[in-house]
Amino acid sequence: MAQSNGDHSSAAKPPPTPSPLRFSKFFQSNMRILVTGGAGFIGSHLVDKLMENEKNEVIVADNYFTGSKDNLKKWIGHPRFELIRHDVTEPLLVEVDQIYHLACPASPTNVIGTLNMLGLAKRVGARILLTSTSEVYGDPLIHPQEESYWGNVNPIGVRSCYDEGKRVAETLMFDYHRQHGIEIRIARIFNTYGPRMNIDDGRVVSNFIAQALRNEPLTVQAPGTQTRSFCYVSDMVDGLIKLMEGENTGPINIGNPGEFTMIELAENVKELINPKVEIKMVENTPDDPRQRKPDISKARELLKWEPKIKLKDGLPLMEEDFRLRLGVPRNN
Ligand SMILES: NC(=O)c1ccc[n+]([C@@H]2O[C@H](COP(=O)([O-])OP(=O)(O)OC[C@H]3O[C@@H](n4cnc5c(N)ncnc54)[C@H](O)[C@@H]3O)[C@@H](O)[C@H]2O)c1
Ligand SMILES: O=C(O)[C@H]1O[C@H](OP(=O)(O)OP(=O)(O)OC[C@H]2O[C@@H](n3ccc(=O)[nH]c3=O)[C@H](O)[C@@H]2O)[C@H](O)[C@@H](O)[C@@H]1O
Repeated sequence: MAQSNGDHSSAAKPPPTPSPLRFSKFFQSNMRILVTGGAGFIGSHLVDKLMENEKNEVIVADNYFTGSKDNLKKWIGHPRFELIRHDVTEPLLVEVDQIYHLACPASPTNVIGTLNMLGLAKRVGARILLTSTSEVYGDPLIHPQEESYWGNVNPIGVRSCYDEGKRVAETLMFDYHRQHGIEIRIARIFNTYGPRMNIDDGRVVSNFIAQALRNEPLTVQAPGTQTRSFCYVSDMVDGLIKLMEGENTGPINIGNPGEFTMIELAENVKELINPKVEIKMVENTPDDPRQRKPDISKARELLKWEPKIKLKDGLPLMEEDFRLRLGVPRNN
């Protein structure tokens, strides 16, 4: 059954007041920021943005499971930057003021890694932001999805390890907030695309662009009428930073409400990159959400944030990066 009643995130009773010592850190000249998963796609763009501020010191913890040092090469050796090879399923002890917790493959890491990062936040009094996902809404029965919707997730399906892992991660964040007064922020990220995406990890935008450049058929998974809303990575990073810096715990949807069917996306990519390429219908995986579009009223109102880059403007920026990495120059 679909629920879209009230805001369940804020309990009637306010959480305990955090230690007054936490304010002392804001008088220091530097903000020490930990980014877990900072060698990945969104994480490395976030690091680029955070490093632009000379008052920030950035520590990345990543086990390079899907990320790469290459994404951070311009910062390696910089005095305000540190890169640690670390698996977040193991505890980490570092002195920081903020934690952007992105590290996560589609596995139980969500739970153990989040627990460890919450332990760290509690120990050092840091504010922690979790990159949750629109997958917490599962195959949604309301459209567009607003944050008060509890979702429609199959707990034993092939995707549920990821979806339920993130749902538990959100639960842990709120439990630590209520019980220990930890300052938390939860972003529900909707499909994000842009330069540095893994070329072969199977996500739809990277698949279609790589296929078009390699002159291979664009594989639309049936029925092709399922929808997604695609957010360009620089918009995403701006939203995450606004959430971290603001006063709202969330969860807040961060995504671009422009909604496309997979057939429309394939046609867009074909027209942009390779008008001769074929579009082929292939089998889908079970439990694929049929529709997905964020209601971003909360982000607009509370964060004064909305995405700026439309899909038709973002795709060419990603095309450039993929051409370089795949070695397919424009005049071919
Ligand atoms: N890209 C999207 O469309 C999207 C949508 C919703 C949510 N998210 C969330 O945003 C975050 C970043 O996603 P991304 O697209 O940049 O993915 P990514 O795979 O590029 O980045 C994840 C990073 O985490 C690292 N990592 C994985 N397991 C780790 C572990 N145990 N210890 C330390 N590091 C580990 C990887 O090496 C990688 O660098 C993830 O939490 C993901 O669930 C992404
Ligand atoms: O934004 C999110 O919350 C989630 O988005 C994605 O999950 P999903 O939406 O399924 O993204 P894709 O795997 O890129 O698939 C999107 C759609 O494209 C379709 N698709 C995928 C690949 C392909 O080659 N062809 C194709 O038609 C899929 O069937 C699906 O309907 C990511 O994989 C998750 O990490 C993330 O949390």
